[in-house]
Amino acid sequence: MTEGFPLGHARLAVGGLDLANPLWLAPLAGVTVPAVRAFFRRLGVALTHTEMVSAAGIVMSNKKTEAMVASPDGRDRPLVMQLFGDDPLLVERGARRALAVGGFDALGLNMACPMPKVFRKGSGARLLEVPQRAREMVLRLSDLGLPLWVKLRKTTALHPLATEDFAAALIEAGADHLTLHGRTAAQRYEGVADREAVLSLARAFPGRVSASGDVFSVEAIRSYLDGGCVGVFLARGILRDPFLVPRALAALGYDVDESLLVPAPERELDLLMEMGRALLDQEGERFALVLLKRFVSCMFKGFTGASAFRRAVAVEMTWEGLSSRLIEGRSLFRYETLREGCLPSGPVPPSGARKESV
Ligand SMILES: Cc1cc2nc3c(=O)[nH]c(=O)nc-3n(C[C@H](O)[C@H](O)[C@H](O)COP(=O)(O)O)c2cc1C
Repeated sequence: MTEGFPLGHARLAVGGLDLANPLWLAPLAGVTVPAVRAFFRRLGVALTHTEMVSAAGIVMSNKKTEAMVASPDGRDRPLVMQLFGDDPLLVERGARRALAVGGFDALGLNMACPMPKVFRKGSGARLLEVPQRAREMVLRLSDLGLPLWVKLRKTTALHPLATEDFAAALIEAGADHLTLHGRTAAQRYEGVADREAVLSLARAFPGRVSASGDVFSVEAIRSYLDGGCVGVFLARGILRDPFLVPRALAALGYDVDESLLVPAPERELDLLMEMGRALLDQEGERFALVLLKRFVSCMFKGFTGASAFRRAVAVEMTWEGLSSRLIEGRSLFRYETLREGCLPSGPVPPSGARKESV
């Protein structure tokens, strides 16, 4: 019987790391570059991940891959560097090389990716089919002196081991922490994530398991934590609604900067602008535009003028144009319409928490 996640709990000792809260930015290929990690740190996540990094790429001293394991911002810690690969020795060599060139606090190992270019080559969720090889990978990485975090998916009747037995083998081999995405590899990102499968694993290995899958609301976060998970990986939910982070932290009883809780497009645009400048600087104009448009396309829902604003941003092809739109946006929105699901009915309060049922 779980007692529920303690409200306002201070710090957490999880998987060999000291963490300020249980909300963590998931590894997201093509997204979790340093500027995006810094953005979500500002919003309150206690842990970030790199994108998944190819062990083969880093062994070959591929410059792009090496850049992925560096942490240019000393405030972006604790950071998990997630590796993927098919061969235990290669993954170990990749980890050793990453340790030599990077700055991070834990090694992550991907046993969850279902995408063909990873899966077909024997990496990611393919490792669920070969428990011995997965175990050997964990044995090798757990010897390198940093905590080891493994992310996996649910297994099926076609796999050699049930999810819980596979997890037990990884823990026995030295994994410090496991995150279960409650979907099978065949599901990719479709269908509903199996919350009960995640909670069942959390009950089997208390203090060792965090959750991933369909984290789109404070309610989903609460149910994973109340059910025994030690943390929650935030992924598509915070790409759609980054301010879910401070809302959830406030609901869990953590201190949150009040200005992040009030629906304030000016503040949100300022933070986007800050991230945009860093993206431009670190990743180049093309990447900065793609990512900022992706965020803007989902934000500001419920505010008068939001649709026209999003359309105007979508057609900008240069940083100059897009940044001008963001600056204009600061005086564009009015609070006439309430944000769906975020605020109580009635007049919009001048300040105070954005409410969401928990
Ligand atoms: C764009 C994108 C990139 C992702 N990249 C990775 C990755 O590099 N490594 C990984 O373990 N999972 C990756 N994932 C999976 C997420 O970390 C997460 O487990 C998944 O999205 C389920 O959570 P959600 O349903 O709340 O989005 C990715 C997901 C998305 C949408």
